[in-house]
Amino acid sequence: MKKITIAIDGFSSCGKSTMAKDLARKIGYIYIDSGAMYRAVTLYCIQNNLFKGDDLDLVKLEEAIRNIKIYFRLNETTSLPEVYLNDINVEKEIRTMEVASKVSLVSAVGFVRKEMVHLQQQMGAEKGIVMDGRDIGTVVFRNAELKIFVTADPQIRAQRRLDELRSKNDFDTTFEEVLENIKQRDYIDQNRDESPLRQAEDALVLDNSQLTKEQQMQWLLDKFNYLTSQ
Ligand SMILES: Nc1ncnc2c1ncn2[C@@H]1O[C@H](COP(=O)(O)OP(=O)(O)OP(=O)(O)O)[C@@H](O)[C@H]1O
Ligand SMILES: Nc1ccn([C@@H]2O[C@H](COP(=O)(O)O)[C@@H](O)[C@H]2O)c(=O)n1
Repeated sequence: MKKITIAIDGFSSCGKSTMAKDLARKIGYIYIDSGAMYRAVTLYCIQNNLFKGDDLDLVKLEEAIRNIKIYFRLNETTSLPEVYLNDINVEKEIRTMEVASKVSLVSAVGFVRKEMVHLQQQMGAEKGIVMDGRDIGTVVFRNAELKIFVTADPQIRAQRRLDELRSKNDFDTTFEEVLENIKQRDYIDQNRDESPLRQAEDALVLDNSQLTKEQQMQWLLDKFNYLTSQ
C-alpha cells in the first residue's frame, strides 16, 4: 500500500505523542516527536549556560546551532525512537520541568526553527511517517495527506501530565505548576512570530478531553483507514 504522511499538531500535553506513537506502531510507520528536538536544543542551552534567567544568548546559540547534532535512534527494547544530543541519549533529561519551562523561548527563535524544520523534512522525505508537533501540518509537511489538530481542556491536560510525573516519582511538582506551564507554553506557541501554533485549514480536529487513549486511537485509526482505502 502507498505510504502517506501524517501530521499531528495541537496544544501542549493533549496526547499528541501518545496518539502518534500508537498509530505509527499499528500501521508500521516511523514516529517522530518534533517537540523532542526543540527540547534537546533547550537542554543544550541550559547545559552551556546560554540562559540568564529567561534571557537567551542568541549570538552564542546562532554560532552553535549548526554544531548541535540531533537525531533519533530506535530503543531496541521499547521499539520507540529516542532523541540524541551530540551523540548522548537525552530522552529522559529533556522531559524535566526545567526544560519545559524554557523550551517555548527556544522554539520561538527563527534560526532554530529553520534548522529543525530542515531536519524534520529530511526525516519525512520517504513518507510513511507520523510526526507530531505544532507546525507539522502548517509548515513542515504542508502536503501531508492526513492532518490532525488535537485539543483538550487545560485542567484535564494538567492532571494527565501530573499523573505521569507522579508515576515517574516526581512528587515535588504541583498541579498549579503544571497547569501554569501548559498555559504559558500554549500562549507563547500561539503568539510567536515564527510559525505560530495554528490549526491547518485542512486538519481534522479532535477534542479528546472525554476520550480514553483507546477511544482516541480508534478515532485516529478510522480516519487513517478511511483515507487509505479511497
Ligand atoms: N485520552 C487520554 N486520556 C488520559 N490520559 C491521556 C490521554 N491521552 C494522553 N494521555 C496522557 O496524557 C499525558 C500527555 O500526553 P502526551 O505526552 O501524549 O501529550 P503531548 O501532546 O504529546 O504532550 P507535549 O506537547 O507536552 O509533548 C501522558 O501522560 C499521556 O499518557
Ligand atoms: N513542531 C514543534 C514541536 C514543538 N515545538 C515547541 O517545543 C515545545 C515542546 O514540545 P512538546 O511537544 O514536547 O511539548 C513546545 O511547547 C513548542 O514550544 C514547536 O515549536 N514546534
